[in-house]
Amino acid sequence: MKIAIIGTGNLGSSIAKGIINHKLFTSLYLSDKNTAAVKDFVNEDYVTVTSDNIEAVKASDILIFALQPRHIEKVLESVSSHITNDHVVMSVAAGFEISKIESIIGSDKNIIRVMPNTAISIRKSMTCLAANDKGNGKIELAQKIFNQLGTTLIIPEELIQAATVICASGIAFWMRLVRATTQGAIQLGFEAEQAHQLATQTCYGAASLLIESGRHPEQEIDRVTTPSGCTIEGLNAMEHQGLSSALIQGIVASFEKINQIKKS
Ligand SMILES: NC(=O)C1=CN([C@@H]2O[C@H](COP(=O)(O)OP(=O)(O)OC[C@H]3O[C@@H](n4cnc5c(N)ncnc54)[C@H](OP(=O)(O)O)[C@@H]3O)[C@@H](O)[C@H]2O)C=CC1
Ligand SMILES: O=C(O)[C@@H]1CCC=N1
Repeated sequence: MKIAIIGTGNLGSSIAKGIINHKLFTSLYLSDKNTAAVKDFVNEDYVTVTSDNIEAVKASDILIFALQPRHIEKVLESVSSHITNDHVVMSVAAGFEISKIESIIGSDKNIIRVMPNTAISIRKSMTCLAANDKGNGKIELAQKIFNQLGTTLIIPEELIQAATVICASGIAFWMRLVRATTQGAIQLGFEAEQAHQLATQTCYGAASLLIESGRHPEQEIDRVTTPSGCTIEGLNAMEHQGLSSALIQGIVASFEKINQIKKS
């Protein structure tokens, strides 16, 4: 697979790291205005770091555009005449719809919207994918790549905005919950480093329990909450402060914002 990543900032460099670590390519072009974030990859076999987007497009079959929504339009315009029907064009740009991409590079092209998260760098991304009707089975190719970098789900494009909030922004939401737990643990007497370890490993254990058992969170909560015990006391105090409500409101606020980005 000849892959190009155009835009190697936070997400593009995370994808590059995952792809390189898993040797998922026969050639990999990393193209950015400023290649500082990927300078460590220059000595990798079959990796080319460049500032020439057109060179990257011409040398590759699979193009992953990892650009900010405010930059992607111009970049697509500048490489459009070099994109052929054999290319598979993937975009991770939040709020940038397939119809917009089609209007720039043509509706006869294979276009896939990909919504990973930064855990892709350690091959633990939850990645959602949606294709245009010219996808021609290429979505399976995209799924094959991103399955090596975590877990994937093919969804209708209408749900990509919601997936962005839950999975991509979701990394930040979960980080804040872990940080708050760490702060609580320090207040209870742990050193910061120990507090961080307790919080992250417990978070990892909770997620693993759900993934491996397939059980509902409330079933797991029932197994922890001793009647009149400390767990239910803590849970109820959190809910009196609006824990679930705050999370749901945050998710909805994030969704409203991404829909504004989509319109702008
Ligand atoms: N960060 C995340 O967790 C996620 C992000 N996304 C989406 O992914 C996209 C990228 O996000 P993120 O990686 O955070 O953004 P970054 O700004 O970190 O990365 C974008 C990169 O593209 C570069 N760039 C800008 N213009 C050009 C150009 N003409 N040619 C080549 N490179 C260029 C930027 O350079 P410079 O900085 O010099 O402008 C920057 O290095 C966004 O659309 C975002 O919505 C989706 C899911 C998760
Ligand atoms: O914050 C953002 O807008 C982008 C999209 C999801 C993650 N980062």
